[in-house]
Amino acid sequence: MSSPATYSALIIGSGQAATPLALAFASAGHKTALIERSHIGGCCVNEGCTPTKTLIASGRAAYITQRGQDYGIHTQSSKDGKVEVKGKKNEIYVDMLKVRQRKRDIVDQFRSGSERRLKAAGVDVLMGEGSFVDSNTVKIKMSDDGSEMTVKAEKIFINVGDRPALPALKGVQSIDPKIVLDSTSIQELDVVPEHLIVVGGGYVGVEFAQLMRRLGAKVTILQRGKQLLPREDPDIAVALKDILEEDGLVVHLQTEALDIRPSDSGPGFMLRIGRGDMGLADAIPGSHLLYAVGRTPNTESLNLSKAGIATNPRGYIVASEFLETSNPNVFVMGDVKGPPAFTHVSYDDFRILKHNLLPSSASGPVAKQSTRNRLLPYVVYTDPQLGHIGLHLHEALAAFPGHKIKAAKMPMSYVARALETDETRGVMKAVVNMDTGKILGFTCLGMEGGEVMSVVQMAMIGNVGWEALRDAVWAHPTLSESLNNLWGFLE
Ligand SMILES: Cc1cc2nc3c(=O)[nH]c(=O)nc-3n(C[C@H](O)[C@H](O)[C@H](O)COP(=O)(O)OP(=O)(O)OC[C@H]3O[C@@H](n4cnc5c(N)ncnc54)[C@H](O)[C@@H]3O)c2cc1C
Ligand SMILES: NC(=O)c1ccc[n+]([C@@H]2O[C@H](COP(=O)([O-])OP(=O)(O)OC[C@H]3O[C@@H](n4cnc5c(N)ncnc54)[C@H](O)[C@@H]3O)[C@@H](O)[C@H]2O)c1
Repeated sequence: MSSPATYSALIIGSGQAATPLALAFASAGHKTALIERSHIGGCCVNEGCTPTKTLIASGRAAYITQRGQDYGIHTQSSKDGKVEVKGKKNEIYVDMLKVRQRKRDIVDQFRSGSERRLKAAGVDVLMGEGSFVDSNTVKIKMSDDGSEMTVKAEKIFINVGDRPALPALKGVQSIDPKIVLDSTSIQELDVVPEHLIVVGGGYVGVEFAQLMRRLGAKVTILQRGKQLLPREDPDIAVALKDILEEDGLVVHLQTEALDIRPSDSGPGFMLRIGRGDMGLADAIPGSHLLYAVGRTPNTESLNLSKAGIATNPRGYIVASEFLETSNPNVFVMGDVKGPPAFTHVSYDDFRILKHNLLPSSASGPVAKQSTRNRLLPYVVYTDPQLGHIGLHLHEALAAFPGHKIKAAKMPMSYVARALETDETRGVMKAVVNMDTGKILGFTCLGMEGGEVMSVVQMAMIGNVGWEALRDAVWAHPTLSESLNNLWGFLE
């Protein structure tokens, strides 16, 4: 039997750090391989960010078309002999096959781009499921024919991500599996659900709930906690809930799905829900159920114990601030080391490892970089978006006891650009340490909230205080010019 191939760098899982890291090792002259069991590009490209934001663009097109009359624009069918009435909706027809095909095409484009780059760089792409045999040996069950091969490596990087968590729901076995969905399968629907019930009011829940509502579904969100998006300050979560309710979604807080049974009258189901706050149980009919209750790490098939790699009680790999595992030859990147689970976190993990393990010869001795004190933004792609950077008010108050912490909150209806565009829903909120002048955090639930947040993020990166933003000359009428006036609301 021939001895296993030996690599300098072996990456398991084609997550968001994997492709750039493989390219970096290969272009530095290291023999490099990447193992992937499903598809190149991982969750973000195939079933996460890329497809969802593509679908959400269709949802936005539906929304704006419906709102056309607010801007004096009619569809031919709504125009016939009628006067323009603000708030009256244009009729729309949604072609789900086209919506889905547009999503599939963009995913294919992104995925094939990654595949091409890996091939061109000479990375060995091994399509199959990897699992550890010992501390530096990995067995691969090949996806095409189920055969096995074994490879060895000096350094191994784990970037296997996570997958939708599926909570136990009594009675679910009696329901047609085609109408019990997760964040992946919902994207392959070829019809708009009649009544989608979303279990979970986090990122996945709110994004899909609003999307499906815009495409024409009746939508109900069941959220176990006291608010949507539990990490947000309560006032921001309430503002988002108000927006979703204005769009016609039904939101039940402190509510859990108890059990499910097939409908007595045709397709669909009856879901019994329990309301924590009132101790009440109720049953609601639905056509489709979406689980959006968090993620489960893809660690159980990796045989991590064979390589001496420790996990925490939830199955996530324990990582040091330098992304080391308990095996000195093995490093970890992305969601599989635990939240926060974002593409930009995974990509930054790549940056740190490249810096620490592949220093450029010109830079001399390198100070190791770490994950400590990373300034991490995120954007929830509801419409309007919710962009956030730094600390929330409740976190700032806890982090700086004895300091004068203030918050400035301004409705988007005070922003000229938002008024001109008739997109005034939402609010922006900054958290400031008045003792130092530093901006500690910023949230924009508003039109292009992610882009406005990024402007403040830039200020925070550069250590630019709130007064400098107040006194800057911003172009009129940009959304960012609101950073002149926001600070007048500090209290
Ligand atoms: C619906 C949805 C929307 C999202 N939207 C956003 C967004 O807008 N912005 C954002 O920043 N983040 C978003 N995320 C989160 C983002 O997708 C992840 O944080 C990101 O993909 C980082 O993942 P990763 O690098 O850890 O690996 P992943 O992208 O999860 O990739 C891991 C890969 O490893 C493979 N794998 C697993 N086990 C093995 C094994 N044993 N052998 C070989 N291969 C294996 C998997 O098949 C997969 O391809 C979204 C997530 C979801 C579910
Ligand atoms: N725009 C983005 O950046 C984006 C979009 C989608 C997903 N993501 C990433 O993917 C991760 C996973 O998203 P997610 O929404 O699945 O998880 P999440 O952890 O963000 O939210 C899950 C929500 O479900 C609730 N919940 C849990 N069990 C429940 C139950 N039995 N009944 C009712 N509610 C229940 C929780 O209280 C929580 O609010 C996110 O945390 C995020 O990191 C990011």
